[in-house]
Amino acid sequence: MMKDFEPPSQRRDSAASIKLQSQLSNLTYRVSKSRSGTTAIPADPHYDLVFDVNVDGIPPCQVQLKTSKHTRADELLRHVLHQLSSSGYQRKAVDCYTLSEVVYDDVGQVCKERRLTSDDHPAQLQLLWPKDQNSPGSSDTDSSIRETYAFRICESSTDSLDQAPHSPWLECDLASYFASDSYLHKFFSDDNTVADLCQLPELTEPTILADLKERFDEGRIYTSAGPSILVSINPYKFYPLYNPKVVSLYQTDVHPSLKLPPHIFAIADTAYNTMLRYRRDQCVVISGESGSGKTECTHFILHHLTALSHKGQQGGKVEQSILSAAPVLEAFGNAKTAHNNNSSRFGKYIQVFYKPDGKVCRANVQQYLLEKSRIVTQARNERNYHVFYYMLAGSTRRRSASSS
Ligand SMILES: Nc1ncnc2c1ncn2[C@@H]1O[C@H](COP(=O)(O)OP(=O)(O)OP(=O)(O)O)[C@@H](O)[C@H]1O
Repeated sequence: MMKDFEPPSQRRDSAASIKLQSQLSNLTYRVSKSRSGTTAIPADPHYDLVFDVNVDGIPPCQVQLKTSKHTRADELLRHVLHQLSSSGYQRKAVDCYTLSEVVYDDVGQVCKERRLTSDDHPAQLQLLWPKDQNSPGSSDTDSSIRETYAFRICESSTDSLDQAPHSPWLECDLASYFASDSYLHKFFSDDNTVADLCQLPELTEPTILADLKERFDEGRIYTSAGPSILVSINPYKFYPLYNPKVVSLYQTDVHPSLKLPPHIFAIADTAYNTMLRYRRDQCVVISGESGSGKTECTHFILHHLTALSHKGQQGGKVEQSILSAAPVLEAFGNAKTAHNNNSSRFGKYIQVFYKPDGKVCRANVQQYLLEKSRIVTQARNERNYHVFYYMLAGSTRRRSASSS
């Protein structure tokens, strides 16, 4: 495997060094190995990647290695595992591990996660990360969100929460299941607020707003209004509400009797299952003012629809393509405005098509009403479409790489 990883011309001189930095004990290990052929540095190793490793048997640590832009995720996973086993770790088969691109919030919780497929190129993905990870997406200081992007390697068995729904005790004590996470524990516990506005004893604007506020103050950003309407309030900070554990819970075909709090995943789940049951098209309309969270909601819905489609298995190419299309579309149609650093300046009509067995087969995106005037003029403190800045960033990087 590693022979493919490195051309013979480079193999002879290569010496790989990894740094396992224990995040818990703050100890740093260095392991060097030369000429073995198995710990080779890849060709064109211009890119430094750091992998957070969270596996049984060793403390959480980081493995750092130089790699090429064209090295695939599966090759890198093997390489990191090899480095770990060189330092005494008893590794399992490579299928027992997952390599993901994750986003940590300001308290170190994973707030977004995407499992990489073998066709992904981590070095290229890293180029898309915000440059200054302490103030992502922009140089603004008004954003309260602090995100850190990283690659993470976990054991599938411990990290994959696809196992979780089948635990028999899960259904009887959901809050205890999340005991280790104070936010999720609270989210899945009972409280005094009303989760469905239709159940309010008195239905007036003040009572609705009071209930929404009380729930929001407790981190419950979703409230339903009947079975098919969801009110979502943008928290402008990430809650760990979208991780695989939660994805796996909001699947009614797996847990038909589970009573779950309102969530954007529940909307996707209802649409999916109603489509399958009645064989009729379903539609989700997302509306709100600029910056209210429509784009994020769209991502969460698409993410959940594809998760439902592949039922806990590794997503296929179609699912990956659907999810990967968003950053490209946003590059050409989103821009920083006074209200939103990633404001969609066009309307989107997204259609996801399914086969009779419930698997996604294709998707179609129609755009309308693109704000074309932004290309030539922007209001004060606003920007042009992201793509222009990406191109400039890319050209700068190439020049500095060649000059070094
Ligand atoms: N559920 C959420 N949790 C945490 N942060 C969120 C959530 N939804 C939105 N945000 C934050 O709010 C910002 C604005 O959200 P988003 O871009 O989805 O708004 P929008 O309604 O699509 O705006 P526009 O109409 O301008 O395109 C996001 O970049 C994100 O930082």
